[in-house]
Amino acid sequence: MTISIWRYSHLALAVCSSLFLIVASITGLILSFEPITDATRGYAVEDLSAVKVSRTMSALDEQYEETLELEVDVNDYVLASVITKEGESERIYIHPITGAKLGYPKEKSRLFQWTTNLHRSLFLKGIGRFFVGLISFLLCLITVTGVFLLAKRQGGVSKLFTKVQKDSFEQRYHVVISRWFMLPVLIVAATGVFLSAEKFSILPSGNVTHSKLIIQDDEIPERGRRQLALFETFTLDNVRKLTFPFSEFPEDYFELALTDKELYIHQYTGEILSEVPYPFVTLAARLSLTLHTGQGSVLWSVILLATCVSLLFFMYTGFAMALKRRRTVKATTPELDKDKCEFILLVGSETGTTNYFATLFQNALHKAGKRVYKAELNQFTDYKKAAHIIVFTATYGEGEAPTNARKFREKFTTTQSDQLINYSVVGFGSLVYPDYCKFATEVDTVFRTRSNFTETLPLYKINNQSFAAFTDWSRQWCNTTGIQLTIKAPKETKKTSKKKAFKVVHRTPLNDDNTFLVRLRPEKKVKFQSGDLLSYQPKEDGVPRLYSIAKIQDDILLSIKRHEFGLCSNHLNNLKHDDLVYMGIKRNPNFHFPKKAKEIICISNGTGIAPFLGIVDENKDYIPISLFWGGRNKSAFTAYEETINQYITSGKLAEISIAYSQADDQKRYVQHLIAEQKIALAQKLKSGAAIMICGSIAMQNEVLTILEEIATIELHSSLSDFEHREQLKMDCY
Ligand SMILES: Cc1cc2nc3c(=O)[nH]c(=O)nc-3n(C[C@H](O)[C@H](O)[C@H](O)COP(=O)(O)O)c2cc1C
Repeated sequence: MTISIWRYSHLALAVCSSLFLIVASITGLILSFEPITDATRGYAVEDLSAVKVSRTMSALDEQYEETLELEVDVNDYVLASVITKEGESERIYIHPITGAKLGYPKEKSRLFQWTTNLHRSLFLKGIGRFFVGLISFLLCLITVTGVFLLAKRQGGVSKLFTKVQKDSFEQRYHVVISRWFMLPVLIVAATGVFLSAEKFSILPSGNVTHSKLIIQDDEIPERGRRQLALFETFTLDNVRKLTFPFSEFPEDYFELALTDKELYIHQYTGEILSEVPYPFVTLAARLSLTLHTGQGSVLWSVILLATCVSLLFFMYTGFAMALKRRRTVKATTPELDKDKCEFILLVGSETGTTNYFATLFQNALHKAGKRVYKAELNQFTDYKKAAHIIVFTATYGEGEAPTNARKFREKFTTTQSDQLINYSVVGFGSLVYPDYCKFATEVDTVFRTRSNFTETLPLYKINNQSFAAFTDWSRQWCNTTGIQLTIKAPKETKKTSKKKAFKVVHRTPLNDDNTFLVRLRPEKKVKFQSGDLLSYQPKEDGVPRLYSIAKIQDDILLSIKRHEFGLCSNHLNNLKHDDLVYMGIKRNPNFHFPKKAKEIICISNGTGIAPFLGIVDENKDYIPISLFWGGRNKSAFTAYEETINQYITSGKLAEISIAYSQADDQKRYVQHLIAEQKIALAQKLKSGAAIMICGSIAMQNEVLTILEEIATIELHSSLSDFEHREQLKMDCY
């Protein structure tokens, strides 16, 4: 079954049951406090597995005139119905060894009574109970479809708990939290169904029937005392209820309800007159009630409470995702006549993000005065005036097409046209999956089969919806076609801490390659790590720029490239010693020091070296760190040289390999260094090394291509395996 069918079923079921589920979750959340308050009343004074029933019975005989009933509740509180020496009839909590009165059972509070009624039957009695049962059943189905979606997303059941692909907050945490709560939700739902089915007598009867008893009078001992020897064989933890004989006549007997069976016991001889085990339905109903309500276990009640909160969270995030998807996918509606447009954008998108990027490109083309037609890949046909076709497509399942691109190959084969068209394919995928951008690769191959199609740019793959990679591709496309476009950056949504004051304590002069280092000292204590991001927002345009941080002895070290018209880089370049700047810090936990790694390989170019200076500085355990760096020429390295030499001398940095792209004696890039060390890198990866990449997207893509080769050819695995094992960390721009 395709992923979209699972997704639609999951959503449709959630929509149908949402209102009821909201009520059930909120009331469930309130009710989960009931067992917690009950369990904290403190009447469980003894370990009941060490208290024989006979002992409690003797204690009761001494303390009270008569005992009618003894009960052990889910909280291990012992309750007795007694007649006191003063002739009062009481139902009390007792000490199981002394028989002393501990307190009186409390009536269920009005709030819990009211909430229970709403939770069980929505105040609609039988019909309400039926609906609640039905909703519980739907919740079971929602959970099952959810587990399928989760398994598909993570690349199989065995990978359920591996790394989650980077995504929006709603999508990411819907996945992350569902992994922990799928089992509790399924338990709550299934037990809800069971309890409803039991109420409607759909299940076989759970009543216990004893055969008729014939008790002979001559069994009364002369002393006329009750025989308690048998009760020495039972401890209180196995007892649910003991009903004392109604009278002293031998035809009245003890009724002992244990956890698994019910016994009738002769009150004088101690003989077991009848023994009936509880049927499975009774035991299952009891377990269902315990699991559904959390009675008797504070820990489980807390889990149930969290489960109710998680259900509300799933509803919020699920609907937020569905709405977002509707908004973004709907945008594929064609605006113009397909046969009048020169630019055709074709989209393969399941959850809308690829379409969002395509729309950004469409808007930029519109702004540049071009006629653009955007459609789904499934709608591929001939386009009379087309000069450029640009495909933006995601990959799903195991390297399959998104639903709106499944028919593309067939449509392409049946559409005949000799028109000369330039094409370009942009693949959106994630390195978490073994078949990284596989469908985009297939689309690219399909275009290659026709001689009238000419490639504008080679297939471009974008990992994790990286906007930086998308702008890099757009820049390349604009350079090749000569069409100048301005792509509007999306608003930064990720959280940045409040702006803090930093003082400039050091800065290097501007280097030949227009780069410089600034060292900033926080005015007040600020928490950050190397690899986090510093956000600087110039007043002029209010658009924050992010810089990767090196943490050096509680200071922040930034490496900045000054761009001629760059607002931010020029502001920072104008900073002088002791100046104050106000900046925010954004946590970037995916790019922190990989503590579990046996070895670290840092690959960078240009100012991308910055976080690695901090990471090496943090290397207190002297883990072997190899640094690869690519720069323009020797003078570009001068700003870092002294620090790097110190690290090598101290042993914090094992080695550095440098490639210069514009030196007289060599014209090499950092990817060339990586290619030369394929075998050594393969060995290092195999023995648990982590690779970190920071720098330009173009460099990242080149390095990834080589790493993919290393993974497949040398190690017979895939990059996704390294992603899952957190051996690959990237922060490129
Ligand atoms: C269930 C699932 C399966 C995926 N399978 C792959 C895959 O095999 N290869 C890949 O590169 N990306 C895969 N991805 C990642 C998506 O292609 C990527 O997140 C893409 O940006 C989603 O675009 P969309 O929002 O337009 O659908 C998968 C994502 C999900 C949720």
